[in-house]
Amino acid sequence: MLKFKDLNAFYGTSHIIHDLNLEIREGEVFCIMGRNGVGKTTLLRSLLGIGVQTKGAIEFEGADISGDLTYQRARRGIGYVPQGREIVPGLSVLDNILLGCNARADGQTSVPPLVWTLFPFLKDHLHRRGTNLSGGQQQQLAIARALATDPSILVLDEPTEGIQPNIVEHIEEAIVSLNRDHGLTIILVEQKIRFARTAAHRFAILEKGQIAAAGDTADLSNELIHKHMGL
Ligand SMILES: Nc1ncnc2c1ncn2[C@@H]1O[C@H](COP(=O)(O)OP(=O)(O)OP(=O)(O)O)[C@@H](O)[C@H]1O
Repeated sequence: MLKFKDLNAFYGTSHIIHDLNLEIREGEVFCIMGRNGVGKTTLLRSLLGIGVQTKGAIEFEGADISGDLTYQRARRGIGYVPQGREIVPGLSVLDNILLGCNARADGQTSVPPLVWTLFPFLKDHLHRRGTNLSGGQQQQLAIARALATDPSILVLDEPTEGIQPNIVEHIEEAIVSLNRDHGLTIILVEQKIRFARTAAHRFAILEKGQIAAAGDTADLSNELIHKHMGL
């Protein structure tokens, strides 16, 4: 479904991702792991075409999208939940979700029912400012906004980082359900080993912008985690 081929990524002269090759298969949850600063977010930003220069190919459903603008990648079906959520200040909850609808290729402007199924509480807050929600609710709103683009792949960057514990469980359940019950392919940057093991089918651990280890989640041993993540 998605292939990174000899991907290199740069911020100006800083070379962050080095000759990375990786394939994400349709229907799986793929977890990207690694210590702070190894390039996990940069890899996601390369996929979305946000603020990073790349060399090499990014093939999505057979087409090289590495020259596409971000909105074109969204229209192709790549949904993104960025680190820090990036809820638009000043916009209501509903308008934040509608931003996602506007990115759809099919011109549909209605919110997919799945959004309300997964996060029914949002209906009670539609006209509040998105940034007035709690951190955990904002994260759910960010996932809702990405789902409103009707993605075929959902990309989440540390979705439960800094979220209050009672909401973490809801978010984790929603992510698992999106894959298990709705067949969505998911790329997850995740530092929490427990959730990575629960949710992911396969994983890759990055070190210095390269893949240091990869495989089925069943092979994600404590030794590998200790060696490459220092945990
Ligand atoms: N906009 C930027 N300009 C220059 N360098 C950057 C920029 N964003 C990130 N970097 C650098 O790129 C490297 C990789 O950062 P990145 O955020 O991709 O790592 P990460 O693995 O996602 O880390 P974390 O777990 O802390 O989010 C780091 O050295 C970081 O300082």
